[in-house]
Amino acid sequence: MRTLGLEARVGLTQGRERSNENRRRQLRRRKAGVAFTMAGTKALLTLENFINGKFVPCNSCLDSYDPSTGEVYCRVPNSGKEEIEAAVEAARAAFPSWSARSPQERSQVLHRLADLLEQSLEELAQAESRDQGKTITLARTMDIPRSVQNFRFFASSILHHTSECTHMDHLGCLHYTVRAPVGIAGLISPWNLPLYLLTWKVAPAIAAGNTVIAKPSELTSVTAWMMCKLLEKAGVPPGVVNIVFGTGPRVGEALVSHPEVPLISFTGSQPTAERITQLSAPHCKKLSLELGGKNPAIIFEDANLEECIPTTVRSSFANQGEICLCTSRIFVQKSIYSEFLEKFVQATRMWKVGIPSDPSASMGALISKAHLEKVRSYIKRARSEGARILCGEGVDTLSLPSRNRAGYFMLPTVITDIKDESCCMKEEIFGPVTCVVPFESEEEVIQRANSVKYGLAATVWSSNVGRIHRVAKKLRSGLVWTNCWLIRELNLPFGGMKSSGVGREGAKDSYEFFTEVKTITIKH
Ligand SMILES: NC(=O)C1=CN([C@@H]2O[C@H](COP(=O)(O)OP(=O)(O)OC[C@H]3O[C@@H](n4cnc5c(N)ncnc54)[C@H](O)[C@@H]3O)[C@@H](O)[C@H]2O)C=CC1
Ligand SMILES: N/C(=C\C=C\C(=O)O)C(=O)O
Repeated sequence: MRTLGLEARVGLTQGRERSNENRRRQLRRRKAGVAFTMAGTKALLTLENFINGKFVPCNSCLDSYDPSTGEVYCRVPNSGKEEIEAAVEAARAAFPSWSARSPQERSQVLHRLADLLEQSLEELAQAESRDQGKTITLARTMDIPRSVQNFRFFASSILHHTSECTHMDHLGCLHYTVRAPVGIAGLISPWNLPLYLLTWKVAPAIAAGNTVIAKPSELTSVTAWMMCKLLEKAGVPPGVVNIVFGTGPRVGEALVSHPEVPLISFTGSQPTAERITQLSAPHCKKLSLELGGKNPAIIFEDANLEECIPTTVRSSFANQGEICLCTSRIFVQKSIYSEFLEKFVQATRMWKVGIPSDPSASMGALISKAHLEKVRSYIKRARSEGARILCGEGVDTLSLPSRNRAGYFMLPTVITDIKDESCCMKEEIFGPVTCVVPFESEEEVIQRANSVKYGLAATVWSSNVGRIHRVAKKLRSGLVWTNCWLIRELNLPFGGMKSSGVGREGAKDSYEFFTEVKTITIKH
């Protein structure tokens, strides 16, 4: 079996620009006292675009950093319009035959791809952990298994969709619907769950018969590139899946504004979603926008704290808090507030920050230096507003091996004594920071939970089943977990309301998004 080893495709870049850049970098390292041998010029992993079933080098590249060391370790294509044009040509050419295949034939290809991804699980998990900064354990147990499941799930669901039919016997008419693939699907995915969210878009798109042009985040491009090496063996024809790497403004916007790409599925930030909406508007493109959240956990006095506290620590800090579904506001009924706070802080301090390769670590490094500084700025702001930082940033000490001191690490941080009007209670921080505040009544907490512009996810903790149903129905969010978190039912709609996005993803929802429906009337 062909290995997926990253070293197998180590590319040493040779250009004049690289040698000058290497010299500059070695000089910086020497000044930083880092031993660096001239002969041992660090071999950088160099990715290539995947267009029309082939790897295509790009004449301009971006540095990609290992979040656990802060060092460049990979070069990512800095693609532009030219590469998008080539991908559109390939996707256009592949569409007729791929869309003409039966759902059964396409399903078999997706199952083979799932099998190949599963066989490479460890290599993919190692790569994802190094690229994104997440722990190897999370990559092994969540990211890559869900990527495999995404293909398996849509390989099955594509076989079970039904159409609609009505009769007008008095007019001798029969009406029925048919669905057909849209064409070339533009897919833009974020850096927090790289392969997990890329495959959550690729799988339903190609299952429905579309061809795709995908642009992963430039911060985390490696596992998408590794998946490309499996496509031919899985039986994915050239041009069906094209992956073009690069930045949002340069290559992302070229994809979004291309007239032959009638559909964009995007996951990421609200500001970028606004930009995508503007650029796609002239072409009336179909948009699916899965954005961020400011997700509340509501903990009533009759909650089972033995279950609630570990789950709420996980929902606050999993993946360094870099999941759109993470909890970042915790409302605790006043009668149990002190008890909860003491136990929650104690449990948070047990949430181990470590180097991503440490299997016992609960949390790794944040995605980038800029993101780390952005997250830290919220804590500074909270402190300036008079809030209390109970643990984490600025309270506890973080100890790391010397080679990781420049990594983007911080401790899980709990803030209290903070006002609802604070930016820490209103804005998506997207890091390991959560705020804990008390509430008195059910009516009060529902109003406060709903008072932000986001409406993605919520958790409700109570042993009163009537209250659970009542509160869940009143929360303005697309997802409500009660007495649990992140138990995912892929069959049902996934997505947010308000500023958390437009549209839903799931078995039926993704199928309807990636197809166009037609109503046919037969007069007999
Ligand atoms: N899943 C989520 O809800 C996510 C939310 N975020 C939020 O967004 C903030 C910024 O993170 P970013 O990585 O900058 O998110 P982003 O929304 O800018 O990036 C997400 C994807 O969109 C692409 N993109 C960026 N600008 C684009 C443009 N003008 N046209 C087309 N594509 C574009 C990026 O290259 C990436 O592939 C985070 O701090 C977090 O608050 C970020 C990632 C995931
Ligand atoms: N969209 C995100 C997570 C989706 C999770 C799922 O589909 O299970 C995100 O974190 O951005």
